[in-house]
Amino acid sequence: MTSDTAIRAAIPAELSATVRSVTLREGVATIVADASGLGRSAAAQLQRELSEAASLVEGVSEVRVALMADKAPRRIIAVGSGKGGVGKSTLTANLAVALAKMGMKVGVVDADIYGPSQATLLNGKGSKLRAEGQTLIPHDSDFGVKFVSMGQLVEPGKAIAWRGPMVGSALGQLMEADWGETELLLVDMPPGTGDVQLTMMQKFKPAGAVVISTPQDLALIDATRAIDLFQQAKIPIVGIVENMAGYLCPHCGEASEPFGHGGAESAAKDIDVPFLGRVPLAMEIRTASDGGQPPAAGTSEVGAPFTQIAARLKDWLEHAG
Ligand SMILES: Nc1ncnc2c1ncn2[C@@H]1O[C@H](COP(=O)(O)OP(=O)(O)OP(=O)(O)O)[C@@H](O)[C@H]1O
Repeated sequence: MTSDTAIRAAIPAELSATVRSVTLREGVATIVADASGLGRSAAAQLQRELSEAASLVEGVSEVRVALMADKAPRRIIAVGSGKGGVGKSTLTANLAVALAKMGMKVGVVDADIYGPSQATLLNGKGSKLRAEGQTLIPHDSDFGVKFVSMGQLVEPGKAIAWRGPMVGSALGQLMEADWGETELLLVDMPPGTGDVQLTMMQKFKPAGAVVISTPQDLALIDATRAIDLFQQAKIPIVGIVENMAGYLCPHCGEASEPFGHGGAESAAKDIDVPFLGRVPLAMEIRTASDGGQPPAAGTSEVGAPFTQIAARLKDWLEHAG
C-alpha cells in the first residue's frame, strides 16, 4: 500500500466522500476536502477529524487540510428610515419571513442599538446568543429566519452610551456571525445617520437599501436625508416603502388617513427612486408583531402588502442587485 492510499484508508468512511485529493511528501500529508454547504463549525470539525485520522498513519509527521467551499455570495440589504417609530423593524422582520417563505435563506441583523426589537418580532424574546470561540451563532426563529440582535449583546438601555469603536466592533460581531448558507442578510438599522450607518456603509457595503417612511412631510424629509446618505456612499436604493398609510376602523369600517396618503410615492417620484409599496395602519399588524407572530408568516390579509414588497425586493436582487 502506498502512503497516500494508507492515508485514504485511515479516513473514516463517512468522511471519504468529501476528500478530493491526498498527497504525502517528506512526511507532510496534504488533504484537500470539499466543505461545500457546511457551516463554519461543521467545516472546522471536518478539518479536525481528517487531520486526526491522517496523523495516525505511519510516516506522517504533519497534516495540512485544505477545505474547498463554494462560498455562497451573501448579500446585504440595509433597511433604514430617517426617524424612529415608522415601522422599520416591523418591515424588516416581515420581509425576512416573506422571503424565507419564497425559498430564500435569510438572516436578520438587528443593528438598532437604541431600540432592538427583532427578538420580540421573531418570537425569540429572552433568547441568548451562543458563541463558538469568537464567532456568534445566530438564533433560529420559528419562521425559517435566523437572527442576531444588538439586544442580545447588551443589557437593555446600556447601548445608548456606546461610542463609535464599540458600535463598530459589536456590529462586526453580528455581521460576521456563523451565518452558514444564509444568502441574504437584512439589516435593521437604527434611525437617522449615526455610527452604525457609517460603519455599515464603509465596512460591509450593502448591495442595496430599502427606506421606509410614514406619509407625512416631516417623516419624508428625514427619509430623503437617509436616502441621500446611502446614495453618497454609492449604495443603490431598492426603493421606498410607505407605512401606516390609511386606517380602516375595525369597528365602523370607515377609512381614514391619520398620516396622510401617497406622500412617499410622490416623494419617490420626485427624487427618482422606485416606490416599493404601501402598508396600511392596522391594529392587527401591531398586535401580531408584539406577539411575535409576523403577519407575513400567516395567511391573514394584513400580511399581503409585506409579501408584495418582498417579491419586489427579490426581483431587484435577481435583476438589479
Ligand atoms: N402598519 C402598521 N400598523 C400598525 N402598527 C404598526 C405598523 N407598522 C408598525 N407598527 C407598530 O408601530 C410601532 C413601531 O414600529 P417599529 O418598531 O417597527 O418601528 P421602527 O421604525 O423600527 O422604530 P424604532 O426606530 O423605535 O426601532 C410598533 O409597535 C409596531 O407594531
